[in-house]
Amino acid sequence: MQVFDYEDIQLVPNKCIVDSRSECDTSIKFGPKTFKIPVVPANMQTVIDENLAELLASNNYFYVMHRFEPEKRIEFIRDMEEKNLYTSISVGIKQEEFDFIDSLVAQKIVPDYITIDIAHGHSDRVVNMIKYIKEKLPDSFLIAGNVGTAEAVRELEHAGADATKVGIGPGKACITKLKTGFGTGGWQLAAIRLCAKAATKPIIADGGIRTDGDITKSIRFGADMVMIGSMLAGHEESPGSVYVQNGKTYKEYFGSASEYQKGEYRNVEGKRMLLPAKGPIMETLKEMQQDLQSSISYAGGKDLMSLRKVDYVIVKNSIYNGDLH
Ligand SMILES: NC(=O)C1=CN([C@@H]2O[C@H](COP(=O)(O)OP(=O)(O)OC[C@H]3O[C@@H](n4cnc5c(N)ncnc54)[C@H](OP(=O)(O)O)[C@@H]3O)[C@@H](O)[C@H]2O)C=CC1
Ligand SMILES: Nc1nc2c(ncn2[C@@H]2O[C@H](COP(=O)(O)O)[C@@H](O)[C@H]2O)c(=O)[nH]1
Repeated sequence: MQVFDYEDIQLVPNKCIVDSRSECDTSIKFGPKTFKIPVVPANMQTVIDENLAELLASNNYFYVMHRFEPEKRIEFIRDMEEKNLYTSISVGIKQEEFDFIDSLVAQKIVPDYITIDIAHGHSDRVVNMIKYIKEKLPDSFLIAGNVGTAEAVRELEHAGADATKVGIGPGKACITKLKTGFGTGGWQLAAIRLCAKAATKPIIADGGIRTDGDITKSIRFGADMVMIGSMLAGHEESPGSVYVQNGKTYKEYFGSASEYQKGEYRNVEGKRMLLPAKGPIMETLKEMQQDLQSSISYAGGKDLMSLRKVDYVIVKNSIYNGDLH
């Protein structure tokens, strides 16, 4: 198997066929809806909250609400529905989550999107939850993860998942590789390729995105959607405490398996960090869209799927020849 990561790859340009980058279409149909760009903020407590979810949904961006305040989920869905906005929530796999699915059914609530959010998604417990949700809420678009192998993608799809989420340990706040020796950290892009080749349904590339060009590379290697944590955290609208150190403002970003999230030091696989405070998230998303439009023009196409056809070369450590800062 060829092993590489984002910084090892460069895409080879094709002849441009547009007069302006504004002609390039970055939209993506994912599940029942079409979104402006193939990017979704990570379903982490320092990345997304109810207000940001509303902002994203009302501006045609995909979002996945996190699952760390489980008691607020039904109220959240009702609020979004009242505003005629689509609904997208996360669940776990413990017994109380099966009860939560039952309570949705009892109240006739059908979320548009449900994401099963588990560190090691290739397990019978996840398969059972997929089957349960598909039986009880067949009209919800069901995303399951996280996984890092072709076998896992096939098994979750076979159980009924409508999309799978790929990435074990490449995240910025992640320490899974260090704590366990496992994961796709260091070869996430190759793992996306491996999983996409096995997939018959959409996949989400999750974790390890450090530049806008990495979004393009994820699409090239088979992702339909790209989940981003650290690059979309730390904005004005981002949840997370603000800190001022030596006159500079920072916002916290912590892993969902960190002791800050868990409230205890048990099976910790995530850390906390302070990110320099950024401006409005809409500016960052707009820049991502413009960079994707440029990418499409370099690909010699007019839409996102033209990225899939471009050649690539493996250039070890190329980031040092083109770093942004
Ligand atoms: N994408 C990634 O690389 C990673 C993401 N995360 C994020 O951290 C959050 C917490 O995840 P998670 O711990 O799965 O959620 P939960 O705390 O809900 O745990 C899931 C359930 O699976 C059991 N389990 C058994 N083996 C494992 C295993 N190897 N990894 C995880 N659970 C296992 C757990 O039991 P018990 O706790 O008793 O073992 C628990 O009952 C999620 O948001 C997840 O996405 C965490 C690590 C990696
Ligand atoms: N191993 C861990 N992975 C985690 C944890 N919390 C979140 N995550 C994953 O990271 C991505 C975001 O990655 P980034 O590189 O864009 O910052 C997120 O979507 C999760 O899949 C954790 O505690 N441990």
